[in-house]
Order: sequence, then C-alpha cells, then structure tokens
Amino acid sequence: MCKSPLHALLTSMPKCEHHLHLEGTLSCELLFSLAEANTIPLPSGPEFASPAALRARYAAFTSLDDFLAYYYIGFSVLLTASDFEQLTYAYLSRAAHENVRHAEIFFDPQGHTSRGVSVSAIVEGFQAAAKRAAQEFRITALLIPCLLRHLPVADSKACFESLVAAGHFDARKGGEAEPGFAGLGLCSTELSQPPAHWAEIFAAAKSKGIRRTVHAGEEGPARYVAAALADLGAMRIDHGVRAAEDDAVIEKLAEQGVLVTVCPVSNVCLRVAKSVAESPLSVFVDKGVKFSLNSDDPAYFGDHYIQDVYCAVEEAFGFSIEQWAKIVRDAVDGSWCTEERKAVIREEIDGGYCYGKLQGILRAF
Ligand SMILES: Nc1ncnc2[nH]cnc12
Ligand SMILES: [Zn+2]
Repeated sequence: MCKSPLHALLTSMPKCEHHLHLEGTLSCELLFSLAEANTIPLPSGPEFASPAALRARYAAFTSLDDFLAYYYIGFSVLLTASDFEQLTYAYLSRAAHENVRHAEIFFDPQGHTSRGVSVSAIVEGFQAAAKRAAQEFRITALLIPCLLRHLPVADSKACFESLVAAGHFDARKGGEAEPGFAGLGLCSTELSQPPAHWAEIFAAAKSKGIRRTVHAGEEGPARYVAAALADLGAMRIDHGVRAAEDDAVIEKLAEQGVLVTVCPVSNVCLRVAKSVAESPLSVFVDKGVKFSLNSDDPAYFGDHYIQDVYCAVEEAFGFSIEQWAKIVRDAVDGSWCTEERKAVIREEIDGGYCYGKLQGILRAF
C-alpha cells in the first residue's frame, strides 16, 4: 500500500482501464494448471520448472521483445471458451474491486487462430464472463482485437477481413447487454515496424466506422506516434511515452484531444524507463495531453494491477486532488462505451461517493 495521503481517494476513484491485454492477465499458476488440463507441453528450460521460477524470469525482462517471447508461450495453454471466460472473469472481478467501472480489453486474434483457436470461442468466453461481472459488480467491458506487427501485413489484413466478415464489429453495442468489440488495435514488436505498413487496413476500418487505437511510442520513436495519427487515423495512442521527445508530436496529441493510454509500471518492467518518475506525465499535464493510467500485462509485470499503477504514479508525481479528478474524468471521456454509461460513471466521480471520500480526506489533513 502506498503512503500517500491520497491513497484512500485513489482507491475509491471510479476508474476506466483502456490498456489491458487479456492474455497479459494469465498468472504463472494458471499457465501451469491450464498446460496440464489442456495437455500442452511447456518449454524445457529451467524457467519453466515451476510457477515461481517463471515469475523470477518475468522479473528480469530486458525489452519488449524479450517479454513478447514469453507472452506468446503463455498463449499456447489457452484453448477453450471456458479458458477465456476464466481469464476474463478473474480480471474483471479484481478490476471491479479496484473500482474500475469500465474496461476495454485487448486480445490478439492472430496469436490464437494460428493455433486453431477460433475468435468465436474467445468472444463466447469473454461475453459470458463480462455479463456475469456486469451483474455482480456493475463493471462494463468491451474487447479490442489487436493486429500483430511481428507477422506479415497480409496476415493482419486477412485477420481484419475475417473479423469484419464474421460480423464481430457489427456486434458492438458498447453496453452491458451484448458486450462486443469497441474498435481495432495494433500491437506487438515496435522497432522497425513503421505504422504506415498497416495504413490500408486502418483506412478500411475507418471507412467502416470502426474506432482505431495504436501502440506507438513505447520503444519506437516519437515519429511513430505522429505516423499512427497521420497514417492510421489513430483515435487513441497506447503507451505514447516517447512522444515527449518531440514538441510537435506533443502539440498534435493535445490539439487533436487524443487520449494516450499510459502504462508507467509496464514501462519500467520492459526497461522503457528506469523508474515511474521518468514517465512524461508532467509534460502531458503541462501541455494538455489527455491520458489514462493502465496496467498493460499485470501478470507479467509483478502482478501490478491498476490500483498499484495509480499509487506508483502518485508516489512519483504527487498530483493534486484536482489533477487526479481530471485524470479520471479524461479516462471516462476517452472511453468507447455508450454516452449513457459514461454519464453514470461521471456522476459517480463528480457527484457522490468519490467526492464524499475526498471531503473526508481534506478534513483529515
Ligand atoms: N507492452 C506491449 N507492447 C506491445 N505489444 C504488447 N502486447 C502485449 N503487451 C504489449
Ligand atoms: Zn499494450
């Protein structure tokens, strides 16, 4: 638990999470138990001797690509709709207990279809869990399929076209009744993968009215963030921290009101930054760039879910109550759920519960 006087406020604040990979919530324990249940052999290296040994290896990631090698081994144990339901429900129940009210959850279709696991099995498992969590915890959730940059662009195109043909994007209701796709994403390895390669696919998505978000400026240069905006029509940027290296890119993000879904703890775990304090959040605040705070792949990054991220940011930056109120409001505004759902979450932030806590905290100090 953090020592900040704002800890109680940070805990109680209604949150939205926009940058969470479903597969990144697969704990080492669940990885081993699903490998056994699904009779999937794990690699023979010493790091696969036990969940504890694997966790120790995760603590020593040296880069995004070093992490991704283990991340995709994790995919291999996920086979059935029930596996995806278990993963989704575990995340949503934990997130709800950390006062996440709405989550937009990435997954990588190509990492599953290439192993014979269908997108409909994933969606079926996700929907079952999302509906149950909505009833039990009043949390809402949507999915965002991410195309993979380490595979040929033709593979991304085929994946996108099959998602469209299967009507997965049509099913987007943005609400609790039939939780579907919120938009299209792009992720995986970044260096030497300029966004422009995916321009045709993202133009097709735009023409179909599909929202677009792009991982850019994590390891890649600021110009990749500019290219994600200009070439892919990105409406949100995932990570985006290296945008701070170029004033013109920061100005563009601010001018266009693009939400940057920042993951400061992930950045430290993948050696993008030496500490959370290195994250350019003060630049974003000063220059009017909107951002949300997110956990990315918590099971791979020391089990730090969103509450830990909020606390780590407060410890590093000491934001004021007003600044926190703006961060959570911007997160609601940048969400892709219905306006009705946003209004409910805004009311909670501005109206009752959170504000009451805030008054209590102010009285205590
Ligand atoms: N941090 C990250 N960057 C790019 N692709 C990812 N896929 C899962 N986590 C990722
Ligand atoms: Zn990510």
